[in-house]
Amino acid sequence: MEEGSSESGQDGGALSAASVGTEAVAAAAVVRKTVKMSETRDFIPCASEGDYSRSSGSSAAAAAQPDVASCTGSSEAAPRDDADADAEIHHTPDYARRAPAARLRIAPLELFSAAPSPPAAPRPPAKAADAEDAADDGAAAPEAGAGGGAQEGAMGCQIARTDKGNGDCCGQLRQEYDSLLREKGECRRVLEDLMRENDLKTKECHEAQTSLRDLQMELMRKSMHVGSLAFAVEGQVKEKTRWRQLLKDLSEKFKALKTEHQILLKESEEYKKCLSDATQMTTTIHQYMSQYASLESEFKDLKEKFSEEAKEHKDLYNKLIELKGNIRVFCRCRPLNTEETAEGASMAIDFDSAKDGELIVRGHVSSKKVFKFDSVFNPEEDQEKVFEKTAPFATSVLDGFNVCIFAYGQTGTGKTFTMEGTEGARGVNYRILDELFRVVKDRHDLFQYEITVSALEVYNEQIHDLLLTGSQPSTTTKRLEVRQVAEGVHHVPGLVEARVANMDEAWDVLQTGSKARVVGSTNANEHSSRSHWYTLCDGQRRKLDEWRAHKQ
Ligand SMILES: Nc1ncnc2c1ncn2[C@@H]1O[C@H](COP(=O)(O)OP(=O)(O)OP(=O)(O)O)[C@@H](O)[C@H]1O
Repeated sequence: MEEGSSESGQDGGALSAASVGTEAVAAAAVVRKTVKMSETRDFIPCASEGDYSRSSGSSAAAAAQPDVASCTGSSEAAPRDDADADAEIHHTPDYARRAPAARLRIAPLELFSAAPSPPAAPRPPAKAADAEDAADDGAAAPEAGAGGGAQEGAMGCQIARTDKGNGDCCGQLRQEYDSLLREKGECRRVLEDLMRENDLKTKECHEAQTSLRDLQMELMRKSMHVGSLAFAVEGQVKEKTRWRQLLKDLSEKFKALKTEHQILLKESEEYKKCLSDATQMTTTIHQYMSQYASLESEFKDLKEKFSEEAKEHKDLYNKLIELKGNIRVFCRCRPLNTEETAEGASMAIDFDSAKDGELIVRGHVSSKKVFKFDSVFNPEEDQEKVFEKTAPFATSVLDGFNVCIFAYGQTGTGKTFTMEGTEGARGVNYRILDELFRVVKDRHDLFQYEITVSALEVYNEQIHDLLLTGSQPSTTTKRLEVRQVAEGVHHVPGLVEARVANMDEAWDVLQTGSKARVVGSTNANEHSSRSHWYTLCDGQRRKLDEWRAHKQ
C-alpha cells in the first residue's frame, strides 16, 4: 500500500496536470507515457489499486480519485491514506466524480485546436520503466483479484499477511473491497461512456478540424479572391478617376461647344435674315439686270442716234464755221501804257462811232479811216472776251480740222499778252488748251484722245525745238525744217512731241518752252520777243470701242 500510495500521489499529480490542458504539457515532462485508448481500457482496473497515473488525459475516470487539490491541478498534493481515499471515493457523489471527466473532455478539443497531436513520446528512461513495471505489478494483482475466486483467494492471503490475527478487520476490509469492486464496475461503465463520448467528440473534433481546414482553405481562397478583387477595385478606382477626369474634360469641352453652338445659332439666325435679305436683293438685282439689259439696248440705240446726231452736229457746226469764214481776223486794241500817257498821247481809235466789226481810226482834222474785221476788241475788253471768239476752234480741232490761231502786229502791241497772257490773265493758248481738254473730257465715253504738244521758235529763219534742253541758237543742234506732207498739211520732222494727259501737264510743257525763248528789248517793248513762237497741239482720236480693241 505504501508503494501504491506513493505512486498514487505521484500519478495524482500527473493526472491533475492532465486534467488542465496547459498543465498537461508540464506534467508530461515529469512522466511521459503514451497510452492507446485500447490499452487504457485494460489499464483502468489498476485504478482500483490507486494507480491512476497510467491513464492519459483521456482516462477521465481516474480523475475521480484525487482530492480536490489534485483536481485543480496542484502537483504539490501530498499523498493521503488509502482509507481516507477510499472513503472519499466511496462517499463522493456521482456528479462530483464526473466533474473532472467533464473537464477532461475539453483537453482533446484544445489539443486539436492548438496543434496536431505530437508523435508518441519515446519510452521514459529506466527509472520511468521501473515505475511502469511497478505499476504493472500493482495492476496485475487487482486484475487477478477481479478475475474470480482464485484472485479473491490471493487477496485473502495478502490481507492475511497484512493483518494476521485480526479477523474482524478482515471482514470489514472484504466489505470495503466489495464496495470498491462495485465502485470499480460503476467507474468502468462511466469510463466506457466517457470513452464513447470522447470518441464521438474526437470524431467531431476531426470533422471540425476538417471543416476548419476547409474553412481555412475557403478563407484563403476568399482572401485571395478579396485580394484580386481589391486589385481589381483599385484598378477600377484608377479607371474611375481617369474616366472622371475625362468626363470633366468632356464637360468643359461640352460647355465650350455649347457656348460656341449658341454663338453659331445666333450667327445662323443672322445669316438666315441675311439670306432672306440676299434673296430679296437677288430678286431685285435680277429685276435691275433685266431693266439694265433693256436700258442697255435702249442706250445702244440712243448712242447710235447720238453718234449720228453728233456727226450731223459736227458737220453743221463746221459748216457754220465755214460760213462764218475759215479765216477770221480779229482786231484787239491795247490800252495806252503809262509812258504813252505821260507823253500826252491819246487814243486814235473811235470806238464810240464804230459799228460791229468796224475799226475807225481818226486822222487829222476830220479825216478818218474805217477797217472791217470779224471782231474788234476795245482796250476794256479782257482776255475772256477775246477767247470767246476763238473757243469754237477747239471743238473743230477735236473734230479733226486743222486750226491755226496766231497774232500779228507791231512790236509792243500786245501779241504775247493776248496769246500767252499773265498768271492772273491767261491768254488764248492757255484757254484754248483748257477748252480742248474740257471737250475731251465731255467726249470720254465716246472717243479716246491722245494729245501731244510741241514748242518751237523761228529765229533768224532757223527753227529751234524749245522742248530740247539747251536748244539755243548758238548751240550746234540738228536743224529742223518745215515739210509739207500733204495738201495743206505741214510737219516738222524730228520735233519733240510731249504727250500730255491734262491741262496741267500741257501747261508745264509750254512753260518750259516759253522759258527757252530768245528775248531781248526794243524801243517799244522792254521784253520784246525776238522770235516767232509756235505752240503745236496734235490730237489723235479713236472711237472708244476701237481704242479699247487697239489697247488690247
Ligand atoms: N490788252 C492789253 N491790256 C493791258 N496791257 C497790255 C495789253 N496788250 C499789251 N499790253 C502790255 O503791253 C506791253 C507789250 O505787250 P507785248 O509784249 O505783248 O507786245 P508784243 O506785241 O508781244 O511785243 P513784241 O513783238 O516786241 O514781242 C506789255 O507790257 C503788255 O503787258
